[in-house]
Amino acid sequence: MPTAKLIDGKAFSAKVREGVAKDVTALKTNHGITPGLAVVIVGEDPASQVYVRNKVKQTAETGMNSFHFEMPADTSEDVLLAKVNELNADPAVNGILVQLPLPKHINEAAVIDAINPEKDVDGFHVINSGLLATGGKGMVPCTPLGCLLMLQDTLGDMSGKKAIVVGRSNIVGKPMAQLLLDANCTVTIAHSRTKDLAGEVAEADIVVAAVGRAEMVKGDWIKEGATVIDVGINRIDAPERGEGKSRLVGDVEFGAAAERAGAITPVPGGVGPMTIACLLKNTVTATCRQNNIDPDTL
Ligand SMILES: Nc1nc2c(c(=O)[nH]1)N[C@@H](CN(C=O)c1ccc(C(=O)N[C@@H](CCC(=O)O)C(=O)O)cc1)CN2
Repeated sequence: MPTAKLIDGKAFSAKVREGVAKDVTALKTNHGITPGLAVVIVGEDPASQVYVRNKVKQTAETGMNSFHFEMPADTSEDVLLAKVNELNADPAVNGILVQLPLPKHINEAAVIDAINPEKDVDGFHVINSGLLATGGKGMVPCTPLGCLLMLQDTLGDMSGKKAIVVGRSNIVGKPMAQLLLDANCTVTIAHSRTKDLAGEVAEADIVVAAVGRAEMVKGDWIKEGATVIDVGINRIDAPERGEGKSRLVGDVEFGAAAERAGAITPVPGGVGPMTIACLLKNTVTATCRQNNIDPDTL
């Protein structure tokens, strides 16, 4: 029997989006500014197309201007860089997001680093990762920011808690560890070469799984009462649902983990929706900073 409280990312993200919509109205009414978010997708990866469609729709729903650019899979790096530069120079665009992954022939780092850091609402630019690492005021990557908001809502003050981040990617694992450190947690970053991963996870009050491998974190590793945030979105075969059917699972073995955890995010309906809500929140933050407006006084 699952005993953990379910952390409902779908409901929470709706609240975040409501707050964003209010801020957008205030920016329009009090400052005559309509924030604009440009989303660029290269190629036809089906999952990316779904995420981009949702980003474009939800941007418009908050009252922001939404600019959407679809480029073919054989777009050259130079053409993509020219598009980024065009958006950097466009005053109607406050936030720029290039959907990842990019086709193999394009250097992702070069594209990310071409984005004006002030418009980098993904928070992936090296200037923004540097600011996060040194306690500065940069843009914070959307998925880790969403995880942090859910953790704060669930736990309040996290000072002194032991946290483990399983996964060390630049876009989730590393910034997540930084945010937990800033929240005064004692943080372990685990990865594929970590010895005794089960033992490390078992010590943690907070587990953030972002390793990209279906149900790799086993339920019986989880400490009784721990808070578990599952970033993974893995599609696996589900023959029990019929021939050729599949289903989504996270990086955590949900059923068994929910019997031990105090609170846990589901997949789907956990971290995923918060990623998009935080993108919209970051676009408002970027707009305010570009116009010297304190977002707390909107
Ligand atoms: N430029 C970026 N590219 C990518 C990012 C990113 O933050 N910036 N993150 C991921 C994909 N992503 C957003 O782009 C994303 C992933 C998942 C969800 C989501 O809502 N997932 C649903 C399930 C959806 C499904 O059925 O497949 C859920 O978890 O409930 C939103 C955004 C990689 N690329």
